Amino acid sequence: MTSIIMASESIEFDPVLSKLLTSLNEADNKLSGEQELQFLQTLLQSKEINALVNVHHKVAKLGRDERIAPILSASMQVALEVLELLAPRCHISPLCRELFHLLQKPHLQSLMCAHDAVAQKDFSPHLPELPVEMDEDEETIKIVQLVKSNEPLGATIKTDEDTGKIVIARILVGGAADRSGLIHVGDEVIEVNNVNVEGKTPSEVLAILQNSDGVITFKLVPSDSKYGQRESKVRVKAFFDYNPENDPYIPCKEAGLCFQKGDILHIVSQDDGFWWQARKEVDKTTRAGLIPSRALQERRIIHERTQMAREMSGSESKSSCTSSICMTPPGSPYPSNSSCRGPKTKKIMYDLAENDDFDREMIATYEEVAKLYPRPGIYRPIVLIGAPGVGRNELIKRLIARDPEKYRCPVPYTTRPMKSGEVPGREYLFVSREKMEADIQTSLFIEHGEFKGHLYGTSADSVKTIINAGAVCIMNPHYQAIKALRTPQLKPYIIHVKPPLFDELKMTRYSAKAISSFDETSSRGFTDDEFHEVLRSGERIEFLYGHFFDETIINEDLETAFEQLVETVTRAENESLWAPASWVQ
Ligand SMILES: Nc1ncnc2c1ncn2[C@@H]1O[C@H](COP(=O)(O)OP(=O)(O)OP(=O)(O)O)[C@@H](O)[C@H]1O
Repeated sequence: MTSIIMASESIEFDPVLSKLLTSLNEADNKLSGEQELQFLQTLLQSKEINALVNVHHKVAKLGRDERIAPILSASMQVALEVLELLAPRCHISPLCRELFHLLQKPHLQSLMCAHDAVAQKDFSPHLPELPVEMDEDEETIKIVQLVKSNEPLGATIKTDEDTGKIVIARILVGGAADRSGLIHVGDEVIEVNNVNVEGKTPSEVLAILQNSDGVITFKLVPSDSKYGQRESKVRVKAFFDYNPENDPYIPCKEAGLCFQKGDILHIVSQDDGFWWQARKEVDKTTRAGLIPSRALQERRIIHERTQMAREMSGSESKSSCTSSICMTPPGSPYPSNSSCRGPKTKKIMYDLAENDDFDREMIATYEEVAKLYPRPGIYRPIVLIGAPGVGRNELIKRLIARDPEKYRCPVPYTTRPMKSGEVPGREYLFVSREKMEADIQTSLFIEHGEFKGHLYGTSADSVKTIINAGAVCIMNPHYQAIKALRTPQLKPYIIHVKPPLFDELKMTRYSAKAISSFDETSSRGFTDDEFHEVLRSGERIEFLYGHFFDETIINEDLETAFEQLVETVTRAENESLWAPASWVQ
């Protein structure tokens, strides 16, 4: 039957496949599983399998020919390095730009990956090891010798719950034990330096290790699980600070990795559901350390919040708190319309409440990130976030004055009547409430809000127009707009403009005769209360949204802050930078 099918389709079948099919037919009567047999026959007769086998043979044959040895087997890695180098140099010549574009093409990248797989001979099937027949009583024992140095071993031990024996709990990637390649998770420890550890606790075993000098000899029973540790490629941005010294639950404080909010971490292993292993991206050479997994950190945050809510529930019923937020109209590099008159006055631009902060609902732990390469001529929008009065408008005004063609702000829409002296399309685009409400419904606005009965908002189109014109779109929305703006379509680069400490804030603003942006009716300086208000909002913004910032600029000395802004904006235009992984696909 097999030969008939093969002849009718006139395919030249691989001889080994044909042989397999014939032996299957011969074995037909002796085999029981009818379905499995049919499945195997269909599979072996398929054109696809035959074609794959032929390709495999050809590649394997060519691989044996020494005349066509690959020049390199990591072309994709080289391409990525070239992309990194080219990114800031695209403006040098059209050739640089073209190469930069070409190397990002998915087809070319797939071709290079295929090339590398062939060059590394990564095409042979990997079959599981055949189990070696072994006498049940005969256990393989391995003796491992490591030289003790100042570097920690990079492994932790525990008592196995079922057997009560001491086993290797985890191996830290890149540590001494990992590099030796001789100790694995699950290995049972029988002896350390000829001392039998049976019945001992992990702390007692650790004491033996700590008291030994020079060569340490382990007698181990290898674990059954044969899985080797493979470094994952996942990178995350940390949304919280972590110090293992202050963590009472970490299995081993010395094995922990200390990091700060905003650090990029390379997660090398997620094998343990509670404790991941990670390295700081900037610190490639060191061994990995333990950090709480996403699941563990989420649980901790939920637990903390529940505790806090419980503690507060008593006091909240006694006092009610009304708070307010000061907000500039969208895209307001223009003179502020804020009506803040002092801490006791209600000073809302968009009528928002502090409890609109979405982060109360969000559990911020880690965000997966990837490198986002700049696209010449298409710039990421720059979003300045900061406390009202901190000086965002001043910085934006200076940036636009430096190059008005390149840096542009979208003109906001409003339903309020035009004031005398205003020009439609300059300060605002004036529209009717009905039209604006309809446009909000159809998601034409990327950001909007209401103030004193009038709507204000920034349309997606106005931002797109600036981007498509090859200019850099600069925005300074209210901080609560971060979530709406942080989308894969916009890919904003978010800069936090932070106030300095009170004394510096007061001194710099006084000496520059700064005009308070809290009072639109007079041109007076800031009061102490207003400075405190700037600091309070700044702290709040940092606490709630700090993990979203790509950069922070402290606006103390104006010249210095402006220089920093120019540097940062230039970097965002030219360099490959970490961004949410979902923006990169
Ligand atoms: N570093 C600085 N040193 C001295 N004065 C400054 C500095 N930064 C800003 N100013 C001044 O402070 C005042 C308020 O700044 P600006 O209007 O830019 O604040 P803003 O954050 O945009 O406020 P708002 O959002 O409320 O409009 C302006 O007079 C500005 O020139």
